Amino acid sequence: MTILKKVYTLVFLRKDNKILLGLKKRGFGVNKWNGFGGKVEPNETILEAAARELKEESCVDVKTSELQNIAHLEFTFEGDPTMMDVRVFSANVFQGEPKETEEMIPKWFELNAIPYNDMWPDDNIWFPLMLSGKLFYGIFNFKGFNTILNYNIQELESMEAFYKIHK
Ligand SMILES: Nc1ncnc2c1[nH]c(=O)n2[C@H]1C[C@H](O)[C@@H](COP(=O)(O)OP(=O)(O)OP(=O)(O)O)O1
Repeated sequence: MTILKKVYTLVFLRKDNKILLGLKKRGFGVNKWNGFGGKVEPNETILEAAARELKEESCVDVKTSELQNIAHLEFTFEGDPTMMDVRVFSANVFQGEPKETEEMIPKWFELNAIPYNDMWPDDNIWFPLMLSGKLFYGIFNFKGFNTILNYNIQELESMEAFYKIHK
């Protein structure tokens, strides 16, 4: 089976001891809390897509130079030839207050009160790495949208070094 790769972004804003999540109101991942992101369009860079999706989904502006790439995640679904290639970013400098949009209801969560029961099932595996400041590469193979068949996570020394060898 030929695997088709689609590139997505996923942005987490941090403030004090809190993280901004959004409750997805429609479409893929509906009713789950997640970071803000979506597909990278052909006319933009991954960083531009990350800033655009954050703005569209939460009304918050971020400069691309403030986005720190902290992880690379790959999701596959049994029987589906598409692999989701998700570039994860974190930022603690941004402009504006999060507001509800057509896609998301934003809310700040204390780091010890992340709503894992209402999130993608992989999140409670890699959030602890993210919250402790690690860089990482994760692969998750799903059956449907709620069952992880298998996964692997690797901590990374640097994202630049990772992308030099991971095409
Ligand atoms: N399993 C898992 N854990 C954490 N985050 C994610 C997943 N799967 C995912 O897809 N994601 C993230 C990656 C993206 O940030 C979003 C999905 O993007 P989506 O909303 O489908 O993309 P858009 O381009 O905004 O979609 P439309 O506007 O076309 O509906 O979730």
